[in-house]
Amino acid sequence: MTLLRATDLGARHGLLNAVRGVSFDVAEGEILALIGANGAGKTTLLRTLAGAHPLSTGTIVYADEDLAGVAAHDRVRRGIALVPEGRKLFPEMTVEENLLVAGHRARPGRWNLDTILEAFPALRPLRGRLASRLSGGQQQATAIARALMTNPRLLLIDEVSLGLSPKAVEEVYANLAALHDDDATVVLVEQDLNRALSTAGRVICLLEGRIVLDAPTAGLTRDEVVTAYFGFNAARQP
Ligand SMILES: Nc1ncnc2c1ncn2[C@@H]1O[C@H](COP(=O)(O)OP(=O)(O)OP(=O)(O)O)[C@@H](O)[C@H]1O
Repeated sequence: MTLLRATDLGARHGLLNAVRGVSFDVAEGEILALIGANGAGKTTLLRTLAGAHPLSTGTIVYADEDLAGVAAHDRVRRGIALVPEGRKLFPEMTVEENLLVAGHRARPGRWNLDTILEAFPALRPLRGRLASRLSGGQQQATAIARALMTNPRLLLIDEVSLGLSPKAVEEVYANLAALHDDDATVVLVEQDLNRALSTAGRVICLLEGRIVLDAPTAGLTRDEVVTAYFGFNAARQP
């Protein structure tokens, strides 16, 4: 079943068209990776889905409802949660407080403080720690956990592994694998191509704001991905 349909999306930063004529579907239960070079428009696109950045063109239909005019906080209530670039935790609140604040906007569902701490056991001993005192990996785990507290149907995660140690990346992806087993629908932005291809069932590559590749990851060669990513066939350059 299609959970989200984006049609002809455009988004601007002033005069710059950061997202241009982008159309794609997200099926319920799928993990979709958004890839592309720096500045390709991934963050802007994710933010338009969450309602954190305005559309200049196009429509987003989610769960059979047009999201035009639906504010970001109302999208959270409808089940769209964003883990933003830079995580944006409340630094002077504890891990637990960061989670509970998000819980105020929660839809009914299986996620609450107890089930979250079961799913993210590494957070349990950190409950009372200020977010500003967490490592990058701990912050990312808290940010994902905070999004889950809203019981999302669609989880949007920006820059999953950026700035994390290899061990922290392993932990964050183990959490994502557990979510997938739980039938969550996830759109993630990932700079690490190998990670993106091994985690997601489908990949969309953006180049200068446009989709240049939208394909299932199974059967996709690294060459095809790299060609889309850079906009030319690197292997064939002199
Ligand atoms: N706040 C802003 N003001 C002006 N231009 C912006 C702003 N944010 C992004 N841009 C520009 O919009 C384009 C798309 O940026 P965006 O952050 O969406 O890309 P991205 O693919 O997520 O890149 P990165 O991987 O570097 O985060 C880039 O050219 C960027 O310079």
